[in-house]
Amino acid sequence: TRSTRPQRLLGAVQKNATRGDPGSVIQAIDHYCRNKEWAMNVGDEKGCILDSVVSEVNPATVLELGTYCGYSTVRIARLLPPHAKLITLEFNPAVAAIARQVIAWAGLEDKVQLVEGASGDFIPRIKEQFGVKTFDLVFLDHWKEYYLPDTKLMEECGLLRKGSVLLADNVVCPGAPDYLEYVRSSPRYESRYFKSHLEYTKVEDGLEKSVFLG
Ligand SMILES: C[C@H](C[C@H]1O[C@@H](n2cnc3c(N)ncnc32)[C@H](O)[C@@H]1O)NC(=O)c1cc(-c2ccc(F)cc2)cc(O)c1O
Ligand SMILES: [Mg+2]
Repeated sequence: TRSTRPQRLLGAVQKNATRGDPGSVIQAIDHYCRNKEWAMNVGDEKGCILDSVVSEVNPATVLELGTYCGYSTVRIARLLPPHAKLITLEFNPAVAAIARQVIAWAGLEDKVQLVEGASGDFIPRIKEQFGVKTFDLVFLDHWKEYYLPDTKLMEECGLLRKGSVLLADNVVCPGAPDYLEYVRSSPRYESRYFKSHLEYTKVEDGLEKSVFLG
């Protein structure tokens, strides 16, 4: 049977990237998606904005919602200080299996905990199951209509502290209008839009960075 897009993306990593070299994994995926077959990674343009926010926050604890093939997981984990932890949630088991191999190829498995399941089920259990008190940075990149309910859930579960940073992908395309309205109008967030483009295209998209004020 025909391979899947995530399987072909992993093949490009194994063929073109050097084991243990996260930069070469990122380059191999971007080259494949720009020249062979589009895939819904955050990509190189928005990826540079992601890198700058990760470097600025210098987080000890990171939560990523929506791993997909692990491209943004590798981008984030490669910048983390030694002992920092990244928990990434992926709903689709077949996709999670590919992401594990991409993360391993980059040599970052010690910094990353990939959990299979739906964010709505896991967020309430993260504290006791993973021993995390609060997250310094959350990268939202899962189903766009879940951004708002999951943000409210993280607030209710006490997973955010004064200064926690939420960074949301795709706030323009495919869009997360209810989430944008919430973080931009709530007195509990200081929000800023980083204009960019949908990965590997000229279509407008961007990242919304929202600091939780407590
Ligand atoms: C949603 C996906 C990313 C992954 O998220 C996992 N997921 C879902 N819901 C949950 C959960 N509740 N918990 C954990 N994981 C979860 C899933 O299985 C996908 O693997 N991302 C997108 O759909 C996405 C789409 C586009 C896009 C833009 C223009 C187009 F014309 C077509 C597509 C661009 C992007 O940049 C995306 O990010
Ligand atoms: Mg995305």
